[in-house]
Amino acid sequence: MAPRYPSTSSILTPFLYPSFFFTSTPRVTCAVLNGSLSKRSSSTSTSSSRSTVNDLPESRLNPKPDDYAAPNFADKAQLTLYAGRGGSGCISFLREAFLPDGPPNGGDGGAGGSIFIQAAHGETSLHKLARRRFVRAGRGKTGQGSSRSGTRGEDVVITVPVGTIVREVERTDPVADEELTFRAWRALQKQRKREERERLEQKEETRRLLVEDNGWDPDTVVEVEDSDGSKRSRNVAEEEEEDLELDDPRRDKWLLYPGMSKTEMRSSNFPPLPTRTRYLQQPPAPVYLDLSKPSPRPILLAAGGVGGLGNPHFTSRAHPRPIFATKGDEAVTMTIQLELKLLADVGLVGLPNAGKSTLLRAISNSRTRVGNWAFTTLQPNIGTVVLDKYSGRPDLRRSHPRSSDDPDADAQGDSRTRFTVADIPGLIEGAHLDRGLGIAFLRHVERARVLAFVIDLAAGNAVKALQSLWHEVGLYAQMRDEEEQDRELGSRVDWNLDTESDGQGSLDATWAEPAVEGGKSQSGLRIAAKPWYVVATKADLPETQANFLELKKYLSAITKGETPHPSGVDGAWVRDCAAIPVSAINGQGVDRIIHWTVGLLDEDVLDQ
Ligand SMILES: Nc1nc2c(ncn2[C@@H]2O[C@H](COP(=O)(O)OP(=O)(O)OP(=O)(O)O)[C@@H](O)[C@H]2O)c(=O)[nH]1
Ligand SMILES: [Mg+2]
Repeated sequence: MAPRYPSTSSILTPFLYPSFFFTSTPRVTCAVLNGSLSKRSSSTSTSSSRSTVNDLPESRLNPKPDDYAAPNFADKAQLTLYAGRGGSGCISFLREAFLPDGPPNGGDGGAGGSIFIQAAHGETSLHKLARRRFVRAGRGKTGQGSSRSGTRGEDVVITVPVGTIVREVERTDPVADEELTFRAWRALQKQRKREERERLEQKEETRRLLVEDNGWDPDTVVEVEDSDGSKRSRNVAEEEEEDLELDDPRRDKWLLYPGMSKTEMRSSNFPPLPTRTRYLQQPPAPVYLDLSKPSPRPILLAAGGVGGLGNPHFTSRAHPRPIFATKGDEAVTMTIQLELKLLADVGLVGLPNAGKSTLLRAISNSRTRVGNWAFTTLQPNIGTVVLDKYSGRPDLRRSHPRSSDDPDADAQGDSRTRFTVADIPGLIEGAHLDRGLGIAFLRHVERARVLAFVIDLAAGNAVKALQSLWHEVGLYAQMRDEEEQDRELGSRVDWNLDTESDGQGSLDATWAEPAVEGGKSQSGLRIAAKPWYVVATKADLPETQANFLELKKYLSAITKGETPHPSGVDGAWVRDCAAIPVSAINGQGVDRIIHWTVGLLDEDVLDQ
């Protein structure tokens, strides 16, 4: 009988369970970017005594496949926020010895808790929020007798990493909906009253004419034929008595004394409902926040409901002993999407297996995973390059102090002591169309101040690899620009809900003229305008020199303006396109990367 399940080796992928695979050394062949890069299979098979995936001795830069630290990371999360509803007011009367029917003393309900968001340094990932999915603020407590108000619901502050974008997806605001229903009802009431008045005037006129002309009073019983053909008597004047009263939609905002029947409730005569305003103004929809700096104070997302009023508020001559209070307001429910764009100084962009993670290990203390297969890195890693031992670099900060928001800025505005590097999963052709792991992580490149293209010199033509990478990054940038434009267009819609003036709701959406962008060549500048350089890695491998020289020639032609920028975007950064040969696995040449990066970052500071 055929086995019910496929064998283990076909189920388990090497990057999940490397220890299963590296004893027999299977090699993954992955054609990427026009086939320019195929997995370099090591011809010498790894012996069982060897723990690394190549012939080189094990070291920090050539670690065992399972020697890595995998911090939890999520760069996307969707949350549903439930602000707290307000507590209801209380119906109560003072009762004391010899005072059985004291004055009303019901307390007000407490306001519901609100939900805020704040970007703070120290947070690096959204994984905790991604797991949480729901955020609920506390409900306001109900008021109590002896004029004791209910306590406020607890507020919630969502803390997110700096670089998070917040987008509102959906919102339910019962108070706003109620207000709309009430306005519509009032408009309908007004319209009916106007029609009724006109009808009565017309009728009066007809009656006057009839009495004058024929002496016939229409206030007599007449035979009328119903729609089913049956005849019945009907007083003409009876039409006037038709009940025009429609049920006030806000009637159920009232809370009645326990024990009151529904009929009593229907017949009760309530005073006009007082207008309540939220203590915190609910931000208009749709919320869009780009928290690229730490927020000095929490930003409101969903406001809690207002608490109800206790019965003393309704004491009047008509209601000396009010047996009603108001319910607390329902609160906003909102679904938001969080997207984290890491704010690293340098973004490493490269094909899978190019050596990005090894480079990050070589220049920082990172323990990111390294392996000789594509997509070893499945999540972005941030490494910090400490420049403590760095000397002889011009101190640009003193003359150009950076903003106090900059986390890197030292207290006294001293020179830079560190910078951060983001290692993202490898890009393949069509990454911008969500092939491979690309698009999910290309957004981290978007915010890096400098881009370092990591190119494996031993994996075919380096110029072609660089062009393909720029092509993907360029297409992604273009796509993001289009998205941005669409979003901007959407936010310009002005829903003119003016029902107050004429009693008619007009739902006219007006769009402002779309901003005319500077054509295709301008789009994509958000990435192409960044300073960049190429890290030509694996230079220790044989026959890589020719490839490097060709790459160098190509880059100097770009700098001189003889060849267009590989992204094809006009105005792209071409000031000094450099290629730095390194052997990350041996830690050779990596110092130059640090020097070059710091130079570009400082130049960037001067430019700003
Ligand atoms: N000979 C040599 N091998 C290197 C060098 N840098 C990296 N490697 C090897 O190349 C392979 C891939 O390295 P990684 O750092 O995991 O590559 P990556 O670009 O992070 O790969 P993904 O995360 O899959 O995109 C590993 O086997 C490394 O040991 C180098 O400078 N010289
Ligand atoms: Mg990697």
